Amino acid sequence: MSLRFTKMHGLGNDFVVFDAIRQRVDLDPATIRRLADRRFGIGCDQILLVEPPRLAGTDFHYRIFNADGSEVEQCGNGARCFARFVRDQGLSDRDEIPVGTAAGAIRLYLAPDGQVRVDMGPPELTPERIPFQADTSSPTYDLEVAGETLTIGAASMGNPHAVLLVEDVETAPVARLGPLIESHPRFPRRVNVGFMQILTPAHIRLRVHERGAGETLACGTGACAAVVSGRLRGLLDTRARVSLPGGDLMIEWRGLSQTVWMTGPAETVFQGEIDP
Ligand SMILES: N[C@@H](CCC[C@H](N)C(=O)O)C(=O)O
Repeated sequence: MSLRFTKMHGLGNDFVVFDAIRQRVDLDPATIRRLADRRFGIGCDQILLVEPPRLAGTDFHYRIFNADGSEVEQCGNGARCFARFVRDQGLSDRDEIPVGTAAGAIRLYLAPDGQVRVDMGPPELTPERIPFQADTSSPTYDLEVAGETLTIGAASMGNPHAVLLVEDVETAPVARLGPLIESHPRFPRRVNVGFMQILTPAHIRLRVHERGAGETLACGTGACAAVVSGRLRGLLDTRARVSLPGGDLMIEWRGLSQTVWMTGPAETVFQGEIDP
């Protein structure tokens, strides 16, 4: 049985998107890993499924699977691609799209210049809800990793993130520490790991080792978590430009219990058909 798909990306964080409204899509973890494989499959960081709504007040549901086959709660770059996909495929003509995810409902806004602005909701900072093992919520935590004590920020944007401050993202130990922190026992559902360099209070550089995908060219929820962490440490303004290897996102967060806004591009690369 062949399935139609669209290859998309948000700043080089790439996706295979399936319309699961007009075709039946049933993918098991092994199939997801094969489709995501860059040599034996189509190749992507995440697979996105666009489904009929499940939550009241939403127009669609969208599901996210990492390249390792795991289903996850949230994906910021994927959310922007989702909005572009439903518009381009004629599934929605609305400029404001409420959508359900495993992490709850979010709202997407398609701007006339092609950028997508997303209300990602407030960050979750309570340790057990991130989830992260710690007694109380704090802007930073000590984390023992391979004999070193690292200082991390921890937050959930629907999905869990750890954020480290580094002098220079170019030389940051992303490949060495990323996988060790991803599977650290204090993060029971594993974690995405951001390495943040502060250039000015309104501009950071960021590299992200993603849970279940490895280092990607950009991570939307990682950019939101980095700005939240930088602001909780008193280092960033309300609005900051986040320069990732694949390009820039604008992130805005006014403070505790306020929503995090993310603005950035979403691109279609090609469409195809595959027998999974
Ligand atoms: N690339 C995404 C995040 C995708 C999910 C993440 N790897 C996880 O496991 O939580 C983004 O742009 O936010």
